[in-house]
Amino acid sequence: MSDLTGVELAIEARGLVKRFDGFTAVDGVDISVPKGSIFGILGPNGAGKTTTLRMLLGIIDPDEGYRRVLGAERPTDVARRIGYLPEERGLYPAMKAYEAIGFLAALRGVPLKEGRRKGRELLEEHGLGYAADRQIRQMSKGMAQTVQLLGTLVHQPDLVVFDEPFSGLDALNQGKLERMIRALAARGTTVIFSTHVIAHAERLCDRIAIIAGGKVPFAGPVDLARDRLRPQVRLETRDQDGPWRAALPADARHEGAFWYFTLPETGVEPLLRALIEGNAGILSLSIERAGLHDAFVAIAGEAAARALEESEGEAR
Ligand SMILES: Nc1ncnc2c1ncn2[C@@H]1O[C@H](COP(=O)(O)OP(=O)(O)OP(=O)(O)O)[C@@H](O)[C@H]1O
Repeated sequence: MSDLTGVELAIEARGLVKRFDGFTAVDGVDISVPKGSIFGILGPNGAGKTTTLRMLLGIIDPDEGYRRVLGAERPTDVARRIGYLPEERGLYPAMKAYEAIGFLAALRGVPLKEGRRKGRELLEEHGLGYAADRQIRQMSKGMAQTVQLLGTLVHQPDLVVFDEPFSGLDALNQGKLERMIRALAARGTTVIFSTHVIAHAERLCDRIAIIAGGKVPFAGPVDLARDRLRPQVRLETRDQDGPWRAALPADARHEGAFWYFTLPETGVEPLLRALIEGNAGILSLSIERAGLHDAFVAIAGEAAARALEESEGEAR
């Protein structure tokens, strides 16, 4: 039984397929996003993230499959309840920051005057009050991006869709955005975003979909992805050799003062017993879940992991 039985979903997509001139960009994607959760679509450049998000938004229709967004089978019917930050950023350069937010609000049905007023409020709230009357063309790229982000939130959407929201932001603003995303989820807004940076998905998401070559080899809780790999042991001993060494798997690595190896299938107790009885003189021992990076390699394969690293490199 799925762990989502009985959970209210903001997005439910089954078997989404999108082809462009015979090329299959998205090849049977299933996605379930619980209401009020943070969901990440993680994959390298060209994996099909943007195409998937655009199908969820109703900007393009799938060739096959089905999606239900905020209860609607045609996502455009609920467009006013959705906030969307596209991958290509862009605001009118001549508009002032508060006007740009008002303009985006108007596109989602908020009266212009009210949107502009809210624009000033939001800018104030996010430490950009001093720049409310500054034209977009006079702003740094990161600042303009923050203004655009606020413009996706001004109508208080129930669902926000961010395409690569962290790219183009410096570390400080990335941190701010992470806090903003957590705050949105804390007040019940559903957030779905795409990224090719594992750390963002690992830190922020309740659930992820790993996408590579248009397919989703894993979708579910981040912890479940990490549990695909056995936990890792780090061991420090008093002596470097002794009968206890027989308790370590053959591929245990020795680096600095530590041994690193995968926790044997037999579990913690037999390992501890063998180490103690073998007189290891344990100085420290930690057992940790695999990180999402290793899980990604195990799930999507070495090639996809390399492509992901290249995507990260390009974005820097
Ligand atoms: N309108 C289009 N016409 C033709 N091919 C397209 C179109 N849109 C996307 N593709 C192709 O579909 C594949 C998936 O693209 P998509 O933009 O969804 O990937 P992505 O994971 O968002 O990657 P990126 O991070 O580089 O944007 C790519 O090979 C891309 O070239």
